[in-house]
Amino acid sequence: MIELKNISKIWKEFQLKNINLKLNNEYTILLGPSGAGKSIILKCIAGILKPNSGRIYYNEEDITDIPPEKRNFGYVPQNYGLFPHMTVYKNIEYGLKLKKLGKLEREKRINEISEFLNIDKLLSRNPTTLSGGEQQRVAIARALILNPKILLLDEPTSALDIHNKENIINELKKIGELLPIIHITHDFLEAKMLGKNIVFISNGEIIDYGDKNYIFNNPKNEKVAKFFGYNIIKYNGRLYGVEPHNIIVKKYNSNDKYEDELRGEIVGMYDFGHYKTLTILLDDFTIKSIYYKDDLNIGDKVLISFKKYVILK
Ligand SMILES: Nc1ncnc2c1ncn2[C@@H]1O[C@H](COP(=O)(O)OP(=O)(O)OP(=O)(O)O)[C@@H](O)[C@H]1O
Repeated sequence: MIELKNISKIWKEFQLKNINLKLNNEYTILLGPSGAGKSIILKCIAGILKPNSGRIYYNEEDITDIPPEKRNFGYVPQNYGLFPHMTVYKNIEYGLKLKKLGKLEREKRINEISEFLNIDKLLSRNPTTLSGGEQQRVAIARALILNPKILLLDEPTSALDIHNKENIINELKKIGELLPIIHITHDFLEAKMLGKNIVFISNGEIIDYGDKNYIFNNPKNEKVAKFFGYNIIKYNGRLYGVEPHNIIVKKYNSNDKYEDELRGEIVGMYDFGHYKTLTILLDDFTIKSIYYKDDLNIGDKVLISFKKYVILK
């Protein structure tokens, strides 16, 4: 549905060059480190930024020169962009008034959306008195009330604590069933939970794009693997990527043979109740693993093998 053809946006210090991307209607995550160019791409899609060159299409229609308000895409910026001097009700109502909807219709739609997003008790409050999670939901309501064709979200969970983050993630899952969403994050766990498709962006370039199961199981290079939480392990002249849950750890006994296994020492341990994360020193680098038993301590020597891995080099 959205297609970017040869999009470039260039400032002196930063260049987004020749971006080509075809996004379908499924939940899409723009993922990548800070400063990669994710927000610029989203703003170009929203129409807030104009690319220096290239064209943008929606369902094959060229929308490059169509102003944001005529695209009918819901855009929620990183800082939510709520009007601080208006109540929540008036914030949500604003776009409907511009569309000249009658008072009764406005009221009906605001009531519906605020129930759906669980903000019906907040309608008379001022945005400055709301928590981050509440402000986020109001910002989403303000975008959704206009029945957008797509919802564009710039780091919707970045300012939230874990509890609020989980709530918003569940709500976004619900909304994602109703309309296409393009969502920016640099949190790969959030990407894993929500995305169907992942676009991985770094230094103004698209490094990888595809179904999340493929993208997360086949990191393109060492940098991407690190970003996805893989351990990077040098062994026998090769470079392996191994996810923490795919590292098998067992206690080393001096009469153990360990031809195919690596030997290491536990230098850190964090107990999460039903599992632990271990930091293990191997030669001159450390790796992380997940461990479910209670028989290991810091300082123990261990043998390491891999349940599943990718070869990076
Ligand atoms: N108006 C501007 N003028 C000059 N440089 C800009 C402008 N807007 C963005 N940039 C630069 O473009 C680069 C990419 O910015 P962008 O906001 O797209 O990154 P991002 O991937 O969304 O990062 P984050 O996750 O930190 O929000 C940054 O180096 C930023 O400083």
